[in-house]
Amino acid sequence: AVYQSIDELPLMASAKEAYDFIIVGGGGAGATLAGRLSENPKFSVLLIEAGADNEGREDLMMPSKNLEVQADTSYIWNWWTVPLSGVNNRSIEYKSGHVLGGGTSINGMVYTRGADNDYDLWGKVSKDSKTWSWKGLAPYIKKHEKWVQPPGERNISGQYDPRVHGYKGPVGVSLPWSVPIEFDARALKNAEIQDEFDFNPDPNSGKPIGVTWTQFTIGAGERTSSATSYLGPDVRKRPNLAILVNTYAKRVLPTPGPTLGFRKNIRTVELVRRNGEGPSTTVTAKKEVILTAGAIGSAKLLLDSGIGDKTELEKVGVKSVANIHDVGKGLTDHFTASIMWTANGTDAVINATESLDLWRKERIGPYSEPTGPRHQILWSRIPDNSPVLKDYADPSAGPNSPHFEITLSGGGSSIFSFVVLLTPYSRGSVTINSTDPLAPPLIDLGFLTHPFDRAALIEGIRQTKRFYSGLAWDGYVKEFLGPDPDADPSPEGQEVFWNAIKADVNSFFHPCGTAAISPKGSGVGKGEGVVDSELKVKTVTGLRVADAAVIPYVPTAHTQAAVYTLAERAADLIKEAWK
Ligand SMILES: Cc1cc2nc3c(=O)[nH]c(=O)nc-3n(C[C@H](O)[C@H](O)[C@H](O)COP(=O)(O)OP(=O)(O)OC[C@H]3O[C@@H](n4cnc5c(N)ncnc54)[C@H](O)[C@@H]3O)c2cc1C
Repeated sequence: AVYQSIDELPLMASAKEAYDFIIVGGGGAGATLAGRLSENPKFSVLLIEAGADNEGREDLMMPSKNLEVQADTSYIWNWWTVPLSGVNNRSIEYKSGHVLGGGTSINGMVYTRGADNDYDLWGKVSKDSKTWSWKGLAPYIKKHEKWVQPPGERNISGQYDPRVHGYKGPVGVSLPWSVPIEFDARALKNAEIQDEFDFNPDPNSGKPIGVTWTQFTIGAGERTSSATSYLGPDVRKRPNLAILVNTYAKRVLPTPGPTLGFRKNIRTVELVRRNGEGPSTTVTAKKEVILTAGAIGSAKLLLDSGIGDKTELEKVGVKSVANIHDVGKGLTDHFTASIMWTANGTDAVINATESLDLWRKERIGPYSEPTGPRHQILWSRIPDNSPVLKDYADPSAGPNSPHFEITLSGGGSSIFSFVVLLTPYSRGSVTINSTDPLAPPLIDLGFLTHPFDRAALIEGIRQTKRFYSGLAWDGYVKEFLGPDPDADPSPEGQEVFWNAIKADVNSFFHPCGTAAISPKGSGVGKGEGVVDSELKVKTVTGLRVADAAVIPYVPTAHTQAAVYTLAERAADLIKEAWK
């Protein structure tokens, strides 16, 4: 059942130790884990989410509302980054889902898994390639997915590879409703005739490089989130699953009772109403607490609980519970720069009333797909002979991992591309500066602080310029509006270019790496990670982290597919451990 506040949780007194598993954070990973663990009727599961229930909210179901829900402060955390030194000390609004389903309830729905090399790197980092590798994870990559036809008449033959998809999972994935337009045909033609670029029939085969059609987590014209797919009506009826919304987990606490040697047993969670009002209360898991509050939220929760670098925490006044240096360190995210051209297309006009009617009646039409780039994506690498790869060691996980995502979006009088560096060297951090768990985290994304990232971005913009200068665009693409790194090579000209970039750089909101996975038995010092290869927090017992925080390097993709995969894998690890 779903409980709207702590006070509603039945028999609160006896509920205190009633649950085998307490999952903190009902986002991409948390909802997946709650759904999977409660499949076993012998396990009792409590899922705690700070935001509201997703049920019955049309704006969360209608794909075209993506940008609106990302701007709605009832669905996102009110987080801002610290002034970012690499982008002229701008603070960026750091969007993150604050509703059941977390990011998956409000995100752009782009469905990309990334490269096989990305997942193999998790295996190398954790020294457990059997569990954490493209091959090891293959069943879980397919397990979460339910590939479906897009709503409407679009003929998708040749626009995806049926062999690489899952058909039996809960998360609906499809190509969008709209049929290809002239812009798309020219992009394909260009990939055909330009040597540098190729068409790739499916970005999700583990080898994403090329021009690909964009797939979305949209099933039958509606957004699918971890909440709609793993916490559907039948799951909500399970007697062994309690979903507690509007409730904030302040800390995890050491739990009295038997311990494993000197290890502290962390199975208790301190809760308060989301608005911070009313008394705090505690619940204790019989088996484990699993943190899935997201890469920012889980790191913050650990730090607020005294799990992190002892010296830094004591400076803030937080008593150390476990001295693990890397908590909150290693934050990696994708930054975007946007560039534009004028073009000769004709802008399509969407009739709002008709579209709404169509979507409400049949779940088709323009409102059945996201607002924003939704045509194709060019995934590309820095050419091997580029000076950038001579000056810096290649940060990518391997030859199948693209360095760039370049969104291809046009059709009207302008062409717009996000150039996204998928393999940044720059890293940031999540820290706290208060003993109050309700205070916001300090988020430093580290964008553009490494010289590789700046050099690579120029390379990415040049590559996009080459793409749009191909013969297939003759008579269609008009003028490049920049920002253009080649417009003026003088120091003043370069300053103008960089100022334009720095004023615009934003995030794709793919934070990872703040509680990174590491080998079993490894230490707790700098660069040694936070969880072991079974996702257990080092040096304590009873506590795991199982969300984007543990992913050591941000995948060369939008991150929800990796999170679903990770959470599916984690669910089986946990089921196995307690069978
Ligand atoms: C604006 C935006 C657009 C995006 N677009 C895409 C896209 O198009 N494609 C894609 O693949 N990925 C996209 N992503 C990223 C994707 O949504 C995330 O990678 C994914 O949701 C991460 O899953 P998670 O479980 O790690 O964290 P989340 O999904 O963020 O879940 C964490 C949950 O924990 C809750 N929580 C946090 N702290 C507490 C606490 N103390 N107590 C209780 N609950 C707490 C949060 O409210 C949230 O529900 C986007 C993200 C954002 C924010």
